[in-house]
Amino acid sequence: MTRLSLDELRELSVAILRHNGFSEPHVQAVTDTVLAGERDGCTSHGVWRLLGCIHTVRAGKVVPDAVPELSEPAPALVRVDARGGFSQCAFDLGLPKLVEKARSQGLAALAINHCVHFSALWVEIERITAHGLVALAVTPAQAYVAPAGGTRPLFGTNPIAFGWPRGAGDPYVFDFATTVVARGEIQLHEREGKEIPLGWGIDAQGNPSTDPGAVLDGAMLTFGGHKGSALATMVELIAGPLIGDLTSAEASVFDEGTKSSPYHGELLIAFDPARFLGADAPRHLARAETLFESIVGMGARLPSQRRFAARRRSLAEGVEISDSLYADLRALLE
Ligand SMILES: NC(=O)C1=CN([C@@H]2O[C@H](COP(=O)(O)OP(=O)(O)OC[C@H]3O[C@@H](n4cnc5c(N)ncnc54)[C@H](OP(=O)(O)O)[C@@H]3O)[C@@H](O)[C@H]2O)C=CC1
Ligand SMILES: O=C(O)C1=NCCCC1
Repeated sequence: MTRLSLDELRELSVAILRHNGFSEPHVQAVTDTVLAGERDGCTSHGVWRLLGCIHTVRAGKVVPDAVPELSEPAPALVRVDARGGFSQCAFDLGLPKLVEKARSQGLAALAINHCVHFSALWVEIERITAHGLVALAVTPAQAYVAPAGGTRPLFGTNPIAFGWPRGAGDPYVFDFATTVVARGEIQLHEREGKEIPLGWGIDAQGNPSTDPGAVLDGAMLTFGGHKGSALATMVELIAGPLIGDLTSAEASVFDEGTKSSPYHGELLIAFDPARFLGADAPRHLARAETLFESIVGMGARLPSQRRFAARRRSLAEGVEISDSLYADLRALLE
């Protein structure tokens, strides 16, 4: 294993992205998200993803210097056209306007269109909750997942992320794929030559498999059977046709078999508790705290607690990445 401080890892990511033709705003925005993933022990969306970023630019499936464009189609709607670039820069552009509109309207939505998306959604959710707003985010991917009862891939891994601000404390955040695990987790198992548990997916013949490569070439499975399948469908609809963007199946057609990061849209919604509640806000937000305390009080944990603990450790001690990943990342500088 190779131990690196977060500053050293940032330097490496910045060098890789600059060397491969990304403009400075993309270099910084992409680095922020992959570094956050690694820092928080969310390795499926950590620095390993830089390999996919560079593969995607070399395949001609992302515009490395795209300049996103913002418009305001309605009082509570912000749209950012990423113009074929990575989603992170588009989010950076849209966030201030989303916050402003949520504050003035009570709730507001940010539609990001025509972006290449590979990041964990909690990174964006936390940037919204930091403004005291409640947040929701969804995005499709490519056709990797069979609907419940089906055997062929149709849906993306379609994550749903939610955040609730808690004053000066860590926000309440959950963020999960609508599959049993994120695809990145299966890809990491494949990289490390490890089997996956039964239940994560099926091979191309529709049989349950523990071979990560066979499942990646076959179909992943939704969590909770028909329930995850319906949630995945909702994500396809509200972050696809509703915002005038691609479904996961359409994103796969766009990919042309290059196995690049997916190109599609994303939908984020922000709610302002102060607008919903007015002077009663402190009383009702205190009731939310009672709910969180009740969960923790019976020995359960809140989602993101593991992640926040990992963050505190990494900030103090840095992170460890495998020697083979370190070598593969350094090779991107050649
Ligand atoms: N851009 C894209 O297209 C996609 C991105 N992703 C990203 O992949 C990441 C990982 O997804 P996935 O593999 O489904 O996530 P996980 O199953 O690892 O975690 C899901 C959530 O559940 C929480 N959690 C886990 N165990 C417990 C527990 N025992 N009690 C309470 N909460 C718990 C986690 O918190 P904690 O982290 O603290 O453990 C996390 O918030 C997400 O960040 C997602 O955004 C996924 C699919 C597609
Ligand atoms: O891990 C996943 O699932 C995905 N992550 C980013 C891109 C598409 C799917």
